Amino acid sequence: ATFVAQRAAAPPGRGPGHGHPQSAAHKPKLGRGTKATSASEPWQPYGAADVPLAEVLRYFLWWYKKTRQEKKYPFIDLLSAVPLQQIYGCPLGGIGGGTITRGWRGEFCRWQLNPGIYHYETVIADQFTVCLRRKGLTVYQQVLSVERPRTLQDWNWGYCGHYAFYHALYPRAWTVYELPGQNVVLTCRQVSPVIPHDYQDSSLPVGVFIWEVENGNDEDVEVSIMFSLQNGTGTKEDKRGGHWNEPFAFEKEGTRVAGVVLHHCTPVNPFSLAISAREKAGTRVSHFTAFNPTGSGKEVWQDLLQDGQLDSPAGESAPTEKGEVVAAAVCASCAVPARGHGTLELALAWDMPRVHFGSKEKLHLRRYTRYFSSEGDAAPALSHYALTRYEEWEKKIEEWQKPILENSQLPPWYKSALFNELYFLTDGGTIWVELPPDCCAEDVQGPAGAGLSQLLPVLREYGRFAYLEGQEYRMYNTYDVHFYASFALIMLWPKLQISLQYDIAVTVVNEDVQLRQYLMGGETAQVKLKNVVPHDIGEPGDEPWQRVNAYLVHDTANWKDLNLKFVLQVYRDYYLTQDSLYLQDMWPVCQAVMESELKFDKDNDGLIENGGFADQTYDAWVVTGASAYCGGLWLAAVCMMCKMAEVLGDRETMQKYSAILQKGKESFERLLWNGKYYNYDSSGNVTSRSIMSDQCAGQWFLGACDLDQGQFEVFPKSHVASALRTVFEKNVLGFAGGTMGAVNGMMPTGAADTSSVQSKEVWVGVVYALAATMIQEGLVEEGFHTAEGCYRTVWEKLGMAFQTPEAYCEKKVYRSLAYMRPLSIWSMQLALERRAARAPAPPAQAGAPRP
Ligand SMILES: C[C@H](CCC(=O)O)[C@H]1CC[C@H]2[C@@H]3CC[C@@H]4C[C@H](O[C@@H]5O[C@H](CO)[C@@H](O)[C@H](O)[C@H]5O)CC[C@]4(C)[C@H]3CC[C@]12C
Repeated sequence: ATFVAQRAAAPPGRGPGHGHPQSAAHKPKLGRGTKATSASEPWQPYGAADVPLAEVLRYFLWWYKKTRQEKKYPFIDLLSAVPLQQIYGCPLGGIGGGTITRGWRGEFCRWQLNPGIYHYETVIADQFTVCLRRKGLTVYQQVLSVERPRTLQDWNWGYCGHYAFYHALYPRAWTVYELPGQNVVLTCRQVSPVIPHDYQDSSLPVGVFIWEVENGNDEDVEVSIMFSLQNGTGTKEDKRGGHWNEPFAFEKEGTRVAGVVLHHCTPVNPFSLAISAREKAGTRVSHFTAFNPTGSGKEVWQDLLQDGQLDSPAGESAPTEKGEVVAAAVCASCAVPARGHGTLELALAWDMPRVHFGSKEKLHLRRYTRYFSSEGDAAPALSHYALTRYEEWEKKIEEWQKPILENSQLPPWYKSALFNELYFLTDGGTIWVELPPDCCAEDVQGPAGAGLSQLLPVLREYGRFAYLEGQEYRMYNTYDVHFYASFALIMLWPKLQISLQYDIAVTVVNEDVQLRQYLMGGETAQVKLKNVVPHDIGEPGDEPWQRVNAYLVHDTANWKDLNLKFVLQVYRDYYLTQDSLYLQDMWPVCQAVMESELKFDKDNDGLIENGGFADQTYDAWVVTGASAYCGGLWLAAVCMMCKMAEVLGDRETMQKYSAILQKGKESFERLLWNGKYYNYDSSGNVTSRSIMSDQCAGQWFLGACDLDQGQFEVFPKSHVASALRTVFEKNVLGFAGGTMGAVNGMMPTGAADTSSVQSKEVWVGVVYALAATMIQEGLVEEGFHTAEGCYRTVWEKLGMAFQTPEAYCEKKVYRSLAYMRPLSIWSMQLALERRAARAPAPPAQAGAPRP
């Protein structure tokens, strides 16, 4: 252990420029995981058992019909939550082409090739194996895995985890192996093409593994790295028969890449995988086309042992029989001089260019087919591209991350959180597809015709993007939650946020007249009304974009936050991008949804009222009358309507909303301000005075758009500061010893608000948004303290790396692993950048150049 600790003190990347401050990374030792359980405190997912029987009945009946009769995936499966496994590391792959997650122990363990559908299975044959040879003899051959499986028993398993260390800083990860007794150090650097503002390479379904070898001996050593992979993802489909493998070599612009393509021939969404390595002077690439991964593995092991290379037969393998599984291996070898250094470059590509969702109605072409073949034969070209471009990708990743990593004023945990939480943009069941070339305006706009001038140009140029609310909550672009997460998109891939907004705008003007029963309360209503923002754009088990509102817990036409969140995002996006055409296009849509929202101001006091049910993102927390959350969002949206009207020169609308704002501000203060903070709601119920951690959500967006002072001040600055201080004192410091972030609701007495499932939860994404608001308001230390609690709880205490949940309670219960909302941490970064830009330049030192 001490040895590993010593190794941890050194930067893991040995090649120039590829190290990173290890303190910023997520870094467990192999073989020793963080534990979320202790004898007294097992952590459990929130599930059907947590809901009173009377309440869960309607859900159960719906679930039974869906899963047992229709044989479909439910959008949320409360009866079989994904079990918590504290194993995940940095996922592989760019945006929207599918993802393959590796664990921090190196295993290939989480698969999302069919869009939005996850399969959690470690495929044991998927491994890296090292072979060392000295003076023509193999002296060491080891699978770089701590496992000791029942299959492939002729392989040398059980690598001692104390001799390895894992670091992750998304989209890269490093594993350092100090080969025991060999005086050789291997560092595997895993790189995925996730590059801000890049809309081409960021779409590629590839990952590269760069193996740096350091030979600490006084004699040369020959090093081989073998990469073995099963044909499939560990599902029963792997045994369906008809799969086959073929070796390939792809040469272009003087670089040759060789490997094996594994053809996975399923009736729906067939795909191929490719394992490969780059040939160069001194590096030899060999392969093993097909072996049985359920057997002893002797043939492969012995082949490698013999000379550090694989046999490399020509020709394809026979298709598998039903019940048979097949795997392949590729091997890269080089000689590393005494006290010298060598590099081997391997890659994994997967190619599922044409996809169907569950309904199988429409064929979708993934974004990367714009640059590579859509015929299912692109894996060799993708491999070549990845192996010849990764250096460029890394340069761009470093340029992007460096200023943040090198900022000594930022704590290391924040750097890890900021970059590592980004995993969800790719590993959120993400799909990025092309608009079909023959697609006409009618196809995209729906029957109502949205009249958006830039709709087709934007979607044609940047495609359509969707990501799930959570790996367990299978709804695409859940809008009340995306509101929080959207900061990551607008700051890093703004065109994807713009494209997503166009998709939402189209759905606003359209309707779905079908009737259905809702789970909460059991009322029947239309699926989608005109002029309201949908909850989501559909589910992967059906036909997203085509049929929206997969969520049927509530009729969200009556939700108070969705329309407002559209307006707030439109102005925020415009403010950050200065895209006037976007603003012009969105303006009529904003007017329509605000008009529709006005009906919720029943008493005409300039402020909307909640309806006495859970009619907003806290969908199990009832709100009645004026409320801090929705009332605050409303005033912020009204303020932004005024600002947009001003920019667009629409005097009439400007006057209309200015008048509402005046009235509404007065009502908000009168009905909700209690001298210290804004009350949860104005109902006068027992929990009316609950202190809601998210009470300043409107101010959060206003501040992010610099609309929080002077003529645009909506909430008095002193009230905002007092509310945030109260939240910090009560919801943060007064909860779990101040170490777990902010509880959603706290009673002024100092006891958590247990009136609903969600008031007693901590929502990680809300906490990051709250921290951003605190930073915007100058409560910087408080902001960092608040956010740190969540990071430490999720990534360190609960071992939920790369699966940050939506929520956890103080004890025992968490909810919805791998969730969208925590991407809101990027709003902290925006707030920090704003502060830095506003800060006066430090006084110049004598002789030092002025910045
Ligand atoms: C069906 C039950 C009530 C029946 C009745 O009253 O007759 C429901 C009671 C509690 C519900 C569960 C509450 C937690 C989950 C909420 C989730 O919604 C998504 O979550 C986000 C909040 O975390 C929200 O912002 C987002 O918009 C939503 O998509 C849906 C699953 C729940 C487990 C939910 C399921 C129904 C109840 C059991």
